[in-house]
This record gives sequence, structure tokens and C-alpha cells, in this order.
Amino acid sequence: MSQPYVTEEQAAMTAVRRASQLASSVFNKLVKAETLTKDDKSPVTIADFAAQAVISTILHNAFPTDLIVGEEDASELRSPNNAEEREMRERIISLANEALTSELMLGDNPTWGIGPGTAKSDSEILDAIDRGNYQGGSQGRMWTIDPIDGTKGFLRGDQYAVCVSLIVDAQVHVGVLGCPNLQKNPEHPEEGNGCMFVAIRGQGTRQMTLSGSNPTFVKIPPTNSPESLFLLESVDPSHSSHSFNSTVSNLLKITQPSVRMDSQAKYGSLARSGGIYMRMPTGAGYKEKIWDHAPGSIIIEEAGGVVSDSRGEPLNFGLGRTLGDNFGVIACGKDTHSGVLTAVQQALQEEKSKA
Ligand SMILES: Nc1ncnc2c1ncn2[C@@H]1O[C@H](COP(=O)(O)O)[C@@H](OP(=O)(O)O)[C@H]1O
Ligand SMILES: [Mg+2]
Repeated sequence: MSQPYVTEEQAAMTAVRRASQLASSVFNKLVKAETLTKDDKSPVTIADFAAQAVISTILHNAFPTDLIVGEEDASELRSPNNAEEREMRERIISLANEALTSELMLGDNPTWGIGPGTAKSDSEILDAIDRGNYQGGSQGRMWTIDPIDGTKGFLRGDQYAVCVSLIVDAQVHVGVLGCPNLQKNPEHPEEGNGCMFVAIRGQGTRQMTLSGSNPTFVKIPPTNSPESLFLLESVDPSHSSHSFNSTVSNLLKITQPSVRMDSQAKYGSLARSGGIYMRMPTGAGYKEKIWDHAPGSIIIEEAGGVVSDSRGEPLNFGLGRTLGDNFGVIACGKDTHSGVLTAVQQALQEEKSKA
């Protein structure tokens, strides 16, 4: 019998690959003026909408009864107010169709609505984006889509990630991260950028090129000495408290500077090169979204790591579109987790006693 979730993994890889190619090609021709402002004030690009349309179309064709929790919704696109918005909508639809209709590659299945001659109508593309409106929950099968995670990094030409996961009964079973700007091999930068991290529960984490070649299993390297430790954190201090992280870093006697990186590329980088990813709330009451952590968490766990909140509890992907009350996220190797947790809890106590 074949291993479970292999077809799901393949559909997710196909979706992430096509969406990553779309994102890179939009970046190369990027006209920043086309960026809209979302309710939560984070920038949304044409690539974001088009990539969600591509991923959602493929997943829906592959698994028609599965539900989808996607970051974007198409309401802004359905009733364009002016010529500029109409043009943007046309660009999104044509970009999505370009990505869906490109030649089939190894692993692509034509029944997933892809390949030459499969162009979708405008309403099919908008419906595909809106199919990501599921509210989430603790039962059944649901996919998460973050079409472009780290939108700010994307716009800067830095790190971003195309992120898909499959959650079954609140447990992540498949995770795929496409990282077009992440070095294929940090030891050999001359090999260039563009990699994909893929994990199925119980079957390990693999890294490969975006086209799926050179798959290799990755494991979080053991921490040989405190000097080798370093923190991974968001570039944007409004997403995660840099000052809290530096308190923890001092408690752990970390001497190396923190590595700041946008998006779930942090999880991919940790899975192969180590580090401690800390994401502590800034006090603004923000609730973390499941699509920002579900794919990354399985990539870490299957690479031999642990992902928890600051109480040491696993992240709960069954509460809806968010992770609920924000107790932060800690991801690292098994050998460092308990020490990091103790330091985080001590730093929280210190903060409390100062308040
Ligand atoms: N106040 C906040 N606290 C924590 N995360 C936030 C936030 N505001 C937005 N985010 C999330 O942080 C993600 C980026 O994470 P990072 O800082 O690690 O790059 C954003 O994803 P998008 O870029 O997909 O919107 C967004 O979902
Ligand atoms: Mg995101």
C-alpha cells in the first residue's frame, strides 16, 4: 500500500510550484503602484490574489469536498470602482490563467484543472479565491493557503513564502513551503535561490528545488554549544517583540546576532540550519492566523523539532481561522526547547513584575 497523503502532497507541491513561479514573475515585472491596502493594513499584491486563485483551483479539483481556509477574499475584486481597479482585476485573472495553463510537469495531474487549454472564466477565478472563506474548526479536512506570506518581504525583494497545509481533525498532516528567494544551499550561495520544503506527518521533511528536483531529507542540526545558538525573528517588530526576544537571548547567553527574515521561510531555514524561532506577541491583541504557522509547524516537527507556545502547549489548529489567544510561538530543535521555554517563562515573569 502506498504511504498516506502522497497525492495530497503532490497536489500541494504542484499548487505551490505554480504559485511561486507566478509570484516571481510578478515581482520581476512589479509595479508597486498596484498594491492595495487591506483592512489590516498589510499590503496585498496582485500576485497574492492570483496565487490564491491558482492554489485553490488545483486543491479543489484534486479534492472537491475538502474545505479551504485562505488568507484572501475576492470581495474587493468583485465590484471594481474605477478603471484602475478593473485593470487590476483583469491582470489577476490573466496571471492566474497563465499559471494554470502552463505546460504540465512531472507530478502534475491534468485532472487538477491545469495544463494548456484549461483557462478559467472570470467568475471561476473569483470563486476559486472565495473558496478560501471556510471559518475552520476542529473536525474534518481543511487546507490552509497563504498565497504570499511575508508580503512586505516580497515587495522588498527579500524573503517570502507560498504556504499550503492540510489539516485533518485539527492536526497538520501535510505542509509545503515554496521559498523563491531562499538560498538552495546556504553553504554554497553560488547555487542560487529557490527551494521548497515538504513534509508529511510521520514521513520526514524534505527540501528540494522549486521544480521538485534534488529532494533531500533535512534534520535540525543538534546544538553543540551555546555559542552556536541564534534567534530567528520577524523583520517587522510589530509582528513579534524584538525587545522581549533580546531579553530571552540574554538569559540564554546567546552571543550571535538574531537573524531577521520575513515569512515562514524562517521555519524552512530552521529545519535545515537550526536556530530558535521566537514570535512573541507585541501586546496589540493580534491573533495569529493558522495559515501563518500550520505549514511551518509540520516542517519543523518532521525535521525533529518542537513547536509550542510560551506555555509549552502545542499550537491549536482547531479553533477557527486563528490560533486563539496569543501566547506566542517557539520553534526549535528538541534539545533546546526546554531551555528556551524556561528562559521565555522567566522573561515573562520579569516583564510582569516590572509592570
Ligand atoms: N500584529 C501582528 N502580529 C503578528 N503577526 C502579524 C501581525 N500583523 C500581521 N501579522 C502576520 O505576520 C505575517 C508575516 O510574518 P513575518 O513577520 O514572520 O514575516 C503576515 O503574513 P502576510 O505577509 O501573509 O500578511 C501577517 O499574517
Ligand atoms: Mg502570512
